[in-house]
Amino acid sequence: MKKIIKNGTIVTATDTYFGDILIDDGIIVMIGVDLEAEGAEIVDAAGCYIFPGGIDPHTHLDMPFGGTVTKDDFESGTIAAAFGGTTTVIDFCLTSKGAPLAKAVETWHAKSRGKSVIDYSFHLMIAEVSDDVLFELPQIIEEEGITSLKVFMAYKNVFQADDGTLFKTLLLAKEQGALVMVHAENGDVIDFLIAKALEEGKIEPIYHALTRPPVLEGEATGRAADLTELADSQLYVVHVTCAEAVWKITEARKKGLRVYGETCPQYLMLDQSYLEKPNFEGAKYVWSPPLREKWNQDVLWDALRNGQLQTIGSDQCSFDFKGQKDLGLGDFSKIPNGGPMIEDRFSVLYSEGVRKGRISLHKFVDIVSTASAKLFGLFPQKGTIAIGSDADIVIFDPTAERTISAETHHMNVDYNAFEGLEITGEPVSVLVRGEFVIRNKQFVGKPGTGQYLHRKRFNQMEKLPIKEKTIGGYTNVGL
Ligand SMILES: NC(=O)NCCC(=O)O
Ligand SMILES: [Zn+2]
Ligand SMILES: [Zn+2]
Repeated sequence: MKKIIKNGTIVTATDTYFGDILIDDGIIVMIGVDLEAEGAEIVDAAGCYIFPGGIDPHTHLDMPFGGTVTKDDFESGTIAAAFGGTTTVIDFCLTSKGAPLAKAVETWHAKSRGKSVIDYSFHLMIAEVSDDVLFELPQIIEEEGITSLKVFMAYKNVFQADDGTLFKTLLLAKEQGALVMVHAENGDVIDFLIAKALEEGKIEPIYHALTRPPVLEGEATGRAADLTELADSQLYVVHVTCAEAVWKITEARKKGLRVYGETCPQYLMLDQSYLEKPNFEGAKYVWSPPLREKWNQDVLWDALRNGQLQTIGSDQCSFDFKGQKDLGLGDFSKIPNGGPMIEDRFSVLYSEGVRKGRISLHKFVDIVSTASAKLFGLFPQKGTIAIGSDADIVIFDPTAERTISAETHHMNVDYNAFEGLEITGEPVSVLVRGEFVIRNKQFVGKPGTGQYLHRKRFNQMEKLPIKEKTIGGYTNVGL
């Protein structure tokens, strides 16, 4: 069914203009003024911005972690994402040493199949680089279109890989055209500091932050960047929280290295003092790396504005306060790490970023959508509003006001880290490949309609052959 979105202001990472968008068969087939098409449904977007759908490059849905499993799965998590203006998520597929990669990927397909209401893809964790991995990985990259590999430099005895593994992954990624992602913290030293704190009877949530000081994030970030230089490869640092890490990324980028960074709304908005909330409420704010002293927030906003950090991920990893976070009562190291953020990522960035003059409207679109599409091999199918792109569209009312609350959010979790935050700007309707998933703030999607996305290899976008494609009678050149 054709649709024409009329009367809205189209905003991409580079342009703002008035125009109609004609959608046919899930694709944007024409952009212009006063468009008409027989039988097309007219969607009125008067007073609204029309943004490309958000791309969340960092989620953990239905993930076992810290002796429990995240509350949001691919159904509740992607419904919440859609309410928040996100139309694509890239989730982390966990692996373990000695187990076939293909089995891990199949486990993640089983978790998401029939459930997701928006499009999705996977990053693949690399726990070791064994002969089996060397044999299997090129096949997975080719067949599954998984072109980003995740190495954890922390979580000792759980996910942590050694420097040799990181270096070999960087070499493999260079050869295969993949992007290596790191959780950059010095896990060995953190492990020592945690044991020491517990020995000294320091058990409250605040010690989560105090045993993971920023210098250990900066150190690991710098180490990963140095290994990237040696391997002549490419690196993406997830959830950057502090000045020490931003400085290392900036230094690497000044050398011309292909080093990129992501931060998250929680690090831009919340600070270490939240971990000191009474009645164990600090546990709600336990992320790794931890929330930092407030002054780091300005450094992160500056880095986004200046392009030293490129993307915003939610790091969605939701655990209930009651029954999950409280596993850490009496021992902060047992508090499951992570929080709910998939729904609020987009609107909080608009409200706190654009409305408060910290970032431009174009920078907003770039960091919540376009840059991730480019880095993770989805552009221009996703991440922009252009002829030939998927019609993943957010009709956004920039004046709508609301207060964030667990009472009204759609995530399957009993608290919201932004409880009580008043924000301006909200998605009204959200379309994925031309179909409404959210219509007038109501969910109208269907679990299982989200499609798995095979992604292009890193930096291969410009090498794509120019194809001529005919869609519903409209010919587009350049996809
Ligand atoms: N960030 C966090 O605390 N939990 C999710 C796992 C990770 O990204 O490290
Ligand atoms: Zn992490
Ligand atoms: Zn994460």
